[in-house]
Amino acid sequence: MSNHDTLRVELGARSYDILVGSNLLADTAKYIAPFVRKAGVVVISDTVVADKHLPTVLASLDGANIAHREVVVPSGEKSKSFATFADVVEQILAMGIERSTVIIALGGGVVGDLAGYVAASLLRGLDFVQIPTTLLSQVDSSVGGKTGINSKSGKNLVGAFHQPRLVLADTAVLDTLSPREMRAGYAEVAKYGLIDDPDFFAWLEENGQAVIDTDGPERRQAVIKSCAAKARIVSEDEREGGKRALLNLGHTFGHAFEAETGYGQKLLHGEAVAMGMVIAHDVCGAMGMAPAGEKDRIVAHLKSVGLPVCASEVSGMHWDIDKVISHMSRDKKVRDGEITFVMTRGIGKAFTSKAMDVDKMRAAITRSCRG
Ligand SMILES: NC(=O)c1ccc[n+]([C@@H]2O[C@H](COP(=O)([O-])OP(=O)(O)OC[C@H]3O[C@@H](n4cnc5c(N)ncnc54)[C@H](O)[C@@H]3O)[C@@H](O)[C@H]2O)c1
Ligand SMILES: O=C(O)C(=O)C[C@@H](O)[C@H](O)[C@H](O)COP(=O)(O)O
Ligand SMILES: [Zn+2]
Repeated sequence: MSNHDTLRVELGARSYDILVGSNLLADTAKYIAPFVRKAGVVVISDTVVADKHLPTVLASLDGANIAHREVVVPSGEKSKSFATFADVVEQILAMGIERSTVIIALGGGVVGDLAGYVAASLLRGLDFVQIPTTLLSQVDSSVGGKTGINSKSGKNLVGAFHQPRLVLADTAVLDTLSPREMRAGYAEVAKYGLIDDPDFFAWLEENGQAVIDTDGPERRQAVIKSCAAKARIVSEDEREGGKRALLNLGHTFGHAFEAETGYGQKLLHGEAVAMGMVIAHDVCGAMGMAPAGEKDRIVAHLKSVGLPVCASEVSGMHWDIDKVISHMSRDKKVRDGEITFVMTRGIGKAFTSKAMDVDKMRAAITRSCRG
């Protein structure tokens, strides 16, 4: 019997599998073999992940005689930068690669986004495989082909759509992840319930803590459910012409908070998303779209697993509301000068609209920032 579940992202010629299971890393070579040629692979990882999990991957590649080279970047969001991108690209070109060289992203969303963009750019496009090692990357960033880096002007403003050939999600590697990073990733899990699956949100209210705590059936089910939801949306709308924007629930606000904090340890992406999702429900409640009380239910659940729900919880920040709002104007969902917001009629009822009440939005952002 197989030790993993397989999901499919249907994208015609660019379709690929997502494998979800426990202890898959030791068999990396077996899973990637169909995509690898004589030129071998370049594994891109970060310092923390390289220390904990790279030896397992390399032992598997050695066992199968797959030629490999490695590039290790500093851990953390700051590696999604022009400087690190240039450094990685130059290192790989100096190794001598060809178009059949495969890039392997071994790490969280930072490594996945960076390595994916490196793969999209080198020799105008190399195949790549995602081996996500954080909860966030297993449920979200490794799937769907959004790759890229941050700019001084904002989050993920430089990048490309480049789909991986395979996603290998080994839930056992999450046992070495810090509790704070697990919780941050959990925000993106909760997001799928809030977008269009109220039953999943209710299930998470019962099982969310188990998802975070143990490599057991609840964690596996949450990863599978999340990947299935993302795969379905990406298959319908690969390049965010419409429905895919729903995956941005909470992100217009969250990305503005991240930009204001300077992309450090002060505020993690998933934490910013948690705060942003609360603002979305707050403002839609104030606009009379979402039932009163739904925001409180979301806040209660996010708090129960230890996530921050207000920007005022970010230590050492005195938020300038005008600056937060000005970051939002660079959102990639701006069309003809107007932002398309992900709004909601309640849990599991997200939709996109430009009809935002800007005064109520400002009030909701202020409530979040001032506590
Ligand atoms: N492309 C997309 O669709 C998409 C979706 C969601 C988020 N993102 C991006 O993902 C990034 C956040 O990703 P993240 O939360 O995975 O952060 P991350 O990649 O920075 O990883 C978090 C931290 O955990 C460490 N780590 C990773 N795996 C570990 C493991 N198994 N054991 C111990 N430590 C481990 C890393 O070194 C890092 O310090 C953001 O830049 C966000 O914009 C992209
Ligand atoms: O895959 C998507 O589409 C998403 O929006 C997923 C988000 O969780 C993710 O943070 C993404 O990188 C944000 O996309 P962006 O286009 O707003 O940068
Ligand atoms: Zn996100």
